[in-house]
Amino acid sequence: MLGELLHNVNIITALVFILVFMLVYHGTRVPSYIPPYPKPVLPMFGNLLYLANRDILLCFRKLRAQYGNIFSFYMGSQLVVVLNGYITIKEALVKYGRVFSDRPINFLTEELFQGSGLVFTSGEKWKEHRRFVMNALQELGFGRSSFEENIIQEAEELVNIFDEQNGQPFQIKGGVNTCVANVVAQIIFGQRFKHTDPHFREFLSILEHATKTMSNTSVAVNCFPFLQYFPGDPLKMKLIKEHVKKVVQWYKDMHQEHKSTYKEGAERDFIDLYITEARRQGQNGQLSTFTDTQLYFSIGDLISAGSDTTANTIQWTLLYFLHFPEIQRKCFQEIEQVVGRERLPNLQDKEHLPYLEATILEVLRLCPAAPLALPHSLSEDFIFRGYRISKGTTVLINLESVLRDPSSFKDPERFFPERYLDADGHLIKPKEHIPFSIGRRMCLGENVARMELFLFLAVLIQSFEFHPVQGESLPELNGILGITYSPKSFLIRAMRRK
Ligand code: HEM
Repeated sequence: MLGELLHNVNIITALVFILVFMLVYHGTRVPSYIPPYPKPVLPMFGNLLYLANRDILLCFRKLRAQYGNIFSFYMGSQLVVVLNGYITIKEALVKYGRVFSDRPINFLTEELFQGSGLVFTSGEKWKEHRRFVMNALQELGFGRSSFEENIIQEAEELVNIFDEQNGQPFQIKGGVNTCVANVVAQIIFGQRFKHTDPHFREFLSILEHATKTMSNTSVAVNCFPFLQYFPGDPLKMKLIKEHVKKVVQWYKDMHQEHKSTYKEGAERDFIDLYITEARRQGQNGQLSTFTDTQLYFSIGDLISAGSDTTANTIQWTLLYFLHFPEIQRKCFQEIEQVVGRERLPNLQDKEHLPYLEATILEVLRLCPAAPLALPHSLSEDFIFRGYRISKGTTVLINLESVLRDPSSFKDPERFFPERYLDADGHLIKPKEHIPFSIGRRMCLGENVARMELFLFLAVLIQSFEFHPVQGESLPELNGILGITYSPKSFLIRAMRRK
């Protein structure tokens, strides 16, 4: 009995000794010239236990208060640096943009995206494709008047969907997501899909599942990739791969269809422009990066980055209207005065609707679609503000720290569109208003997004007055931070204006 007890005590002592040794070893091994980080750093887990199940933005606020504008944490054994505040972020992304504009290479991006697409590539390949996509968006999107008509058509479709609810409580998410996805689909595939189209619905639902699964498991996948070999698919990698395979097959079919009807000089959409560029480079005998795989992952990136972000912002605006009916009323009054009720709003009205514009700016500030941007990484070892950061280190850009900084936005927690209007009612946008990020990696769909937000919201506000569900408490203004920042699901009533 006593022997067994002593034996158990010895094992426990040995385990405690090993743990203390690893903590001390890890603590001393960490170089002192990296940005400060919360302790303790546990072997294998790093600071994950500290961050797990907490509001990550709130944690970052606390860490910023403790350590200043540059701090770090360990995600497993990997160091992640977090940059805060406008001046620090601008210095990194603009002044040293050459160094800070890579994306991290990790298990998930390599395994799933095969180093292709726009969002997770770096270096020369990324530069070439980013340039190509920006030109394509200019040519097919905000550079074409038909693009405005396409958006208005989708906004009208959304009005029809809302009308079908007859003022009863409903969730707007599905309708908004489909209409917004259709805007990007028109740029890429040159066609809009009926909301009832079973293929389009299946495609959107797979995309949503894949994004949700990825956002739930991405940290575990990147920190502990060996878990993928455990039985039962704990990281859901098999499931995610199946999802990716299905959506890529959809893009492949579209590509094939395009090739059979393609006419050089009469490019209809993004896929056609891509075919032209791939052929041009092929004819020149260039070793081209315009491969089929690159096309499929670029399409995927445009749809993912261009749909949820804009759709969430529209949802957030209507959710804020439930809490701030007075602001909703002012937006409508402005539309009624400038546009009236006889015709639909268009882009020429934009400059005459500063209150609506200010409201959109305020929603983008308080509910930025990507409050931590997308992860950046360094293209070389670099000393930044006295800290040494190694090549390949993941850097998070805390846009939220800028957008809610009291030194740039007085009373930052307040929803207050008037902050963007001068004494004459003209719109003023502070330079710190950066929900689309800044520098070389900043959102390349910003112009498209701004057009969409304005037109969708102007048409919806002209048509409906939004109300909460009677007798129930107002839906929360706290959202969920996954790959994008989205509101928790909520019910709303859309009452047709008389
Ligand atoms: C409200 C709408 C949107 C917001 C707030 C938003 C915001 C952002 C942010 C913060 C980033 C990361 C920048 C960085 O890493 O520093 C980003 C990247 C990106 N966005 Fe958007 N975005 C929106 C809509 C769109 C749309 C409509 C498209 C396409 C049509 C788009 C395409 C992209 C792409 C492709 C990237 C990756 C750029 C790169 O890595 O070079 N976004 N966006």
